Amino acid sequence: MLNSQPPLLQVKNLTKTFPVGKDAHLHAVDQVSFTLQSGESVGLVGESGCGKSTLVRLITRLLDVTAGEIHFDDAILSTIAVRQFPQNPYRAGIQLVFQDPTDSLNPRFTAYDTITEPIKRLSSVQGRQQLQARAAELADLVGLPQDLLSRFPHQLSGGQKARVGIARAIALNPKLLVLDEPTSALDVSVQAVILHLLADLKKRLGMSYLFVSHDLNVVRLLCDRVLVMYLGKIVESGPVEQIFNHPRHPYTEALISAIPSFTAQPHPIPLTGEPRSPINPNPSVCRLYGRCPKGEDLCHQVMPELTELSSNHQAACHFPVSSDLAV
Ligand SMILES: Nc1ncnc2c1ncn2[C@@H]1O[C@H](COP(=O)(O)OP(=O)(O)OP(=O)(O)O)[C@@H](O)[C@H]1O
Repeated sequence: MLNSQPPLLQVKNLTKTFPVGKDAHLHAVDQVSFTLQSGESVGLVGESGCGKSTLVRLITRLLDVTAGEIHFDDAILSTIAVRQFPQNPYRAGIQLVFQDPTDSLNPRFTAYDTITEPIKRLSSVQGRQQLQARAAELADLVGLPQDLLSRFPHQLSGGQKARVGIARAIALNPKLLVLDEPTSALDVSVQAVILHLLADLKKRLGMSYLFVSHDLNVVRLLCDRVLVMYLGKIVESGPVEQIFNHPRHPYTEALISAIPSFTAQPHPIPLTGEPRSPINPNPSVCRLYGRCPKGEDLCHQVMPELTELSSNHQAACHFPVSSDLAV
């Protein structure tokens, strides 16, 4: 049914070269074509240096294209100059969550300033009261306690900074969220919490994701389809389970065989199902993670982050779980 609709994003023969030395060019992105449907999550995987970040920067218009086209919604983005894109109305529809939440936040901006900056620039929500109400709503959505909105980045934990970055990205209700290895700079315990948050947000807000990662297991958890990139080209694409169980390209096989103790079983902490309700009455015990049958170590690692964010813990316990794990 999804495929009967025009794609939300269509990339056609997209190419980016960088000059390297005299008369030589590196093809960082080489004739890449793919589509992404509305509501779909597509994973982009590949080894370091294969061109993932360059492709992301082209699609989010942080980098001018050498050749090819980027269609988004009913617009052709590739013809819009990079310096003009921040003021373009389509800028609101496509947002980026950066790799490192520390690097991507302005150290002189409070969490409130960061979250409201795109709203002030690109939406009709203006005026102090309206902005405060929207910032509070966004903080709740990403599980950031509202009393942290007045803090600067150096006063926030890694997980809290990641939440601020995500709140900024969803502030304008984008149709497409591009996530460039959004958890790779975080501790493994916080990674799990943020991945669950992203899965929950996608379900609640109906956004599409282009999710870049070198971690195939993460892509498997969050995505419907996978694009495998190698030396600037998409060498294989398809539904997640097909790619994992029947890889055709030797590079895809190599990527899968490199996953430590990979099995074709579903992940022990499913990311689907109905949100938990009501709120966990006992904030000292995360019952979701406590009941995870195979994630005992992970569960205990996640606890400090959850207890640190006491009101946040309640939001955390709304993470979707499958009925067999619900308590
Ligand atoms: N501004 C630039 N000038 C020259 N070469 C560049 C530039 N940006 C990227 N490259 C080169 O383009 C290729 C692709 O880089 P890119 O950062 O897109 O890879 P990646 O897959 O995102 O890697 P990683 O996973 O390590 O972030 C690399 O060989 C890189 O050195």
